[in-house]
Amino acid sequence: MEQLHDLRVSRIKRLPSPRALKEQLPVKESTARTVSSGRRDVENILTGKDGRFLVIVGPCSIHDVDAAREYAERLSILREELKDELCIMMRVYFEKPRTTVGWKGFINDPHLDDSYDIEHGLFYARQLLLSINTLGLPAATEFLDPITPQYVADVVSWAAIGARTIESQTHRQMASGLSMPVGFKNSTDGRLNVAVDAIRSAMHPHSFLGIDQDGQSSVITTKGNPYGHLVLRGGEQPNYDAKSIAQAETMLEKAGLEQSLLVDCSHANSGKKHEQQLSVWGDVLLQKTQGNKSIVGVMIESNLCAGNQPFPEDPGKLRYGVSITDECVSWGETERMLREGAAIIGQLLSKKQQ
Ligand SMILES: O=C[C@H](O)[C@H](O)COP(=O)(O)O
Ligand SMILES: C=C(OP(=O)(O)O)C(=O)O
Repeated sequence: MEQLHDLRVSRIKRLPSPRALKEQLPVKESTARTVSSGRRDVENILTGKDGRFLVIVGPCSIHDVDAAREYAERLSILREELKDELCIMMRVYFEKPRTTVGWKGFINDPHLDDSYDIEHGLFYARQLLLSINTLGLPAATEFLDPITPQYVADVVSWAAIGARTIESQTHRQMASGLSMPVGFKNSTDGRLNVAVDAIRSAMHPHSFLGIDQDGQSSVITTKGNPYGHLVLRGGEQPNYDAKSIAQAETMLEKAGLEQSLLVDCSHANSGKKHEQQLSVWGDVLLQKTQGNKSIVGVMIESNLCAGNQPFPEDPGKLRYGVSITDECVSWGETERMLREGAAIIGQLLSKKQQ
């Protein structure tokens, strides 16, 4: 009989199950404490019980585990120094949604050579997440492929659904079962209503197809995620200014949702220019000093060194600590930004106490 299936599939390679990976790379008790307290901190910030400011900061994408570890070590020291004012977590993005085609991130192609060694991508990603949490630094990531969370979500404290997948039922269902708070980006063209719809959808229980810890296809039934929130990343226009924030607040209020949101200083809010992230950050801090209540945190794309570099023909020729996706602010700039932010938030917190 004529072949009817897999006409356009060239290969299927089995992967170890999530359980097998977790047995190789288990979570220690101290790591579990970092993950759980990171999640609780975000929940309390979103509900106003914790007045500190959430800062999700780190590389646009992870491509070099050594550089990511060095960054995490520096950030964990800054997190401790500024912990009374800021709740700092590291942006640890392993999956990249592309506008058309391009490198899809470290899990998909960890060797950056189109070998798509996903087995090792998952292994190194989990290993890196464990070592970041071991420093007492919680991790934040985007979940793009609906199977990935089964391998790594237990060591993630905050997750994003990105601008390109915000309307996808698959991602909304997945978010409804995730154990951490989930930030929903507005769409790439700037629509907020789709993110609000996503938050509402993910609040509900869903039943859908997925895999269990043994890799067996299963019906997954979720309880719903009460900690979905909006992340403003800009669209055709930036949307971090006071007028856009007020519009977002009205939309959240009308939908009966908590008026707590994050501002992404990067992406379309910065026109993907790293220097512009500083202006967004400055504007957000100004809005806070002027009494804004709804902005409870930010996302910043930052790396050891500023800017970005083209995706390499020869990975051996990469510049250390420089992004291979979007532009990032340098470590020095990051320190200045966060110290400035902590000083301002500190003043606001002490005024509140008086
Ligand atoms: O965050 C990174 C990029 O903005 C995102 O992955 C889209 O990238 P692209 O438009 O270069 O594909
Ligand atoms: C792709 C990203 O963001 P967005 O979905 O807002 O484009 C990202 O944060 O890496």
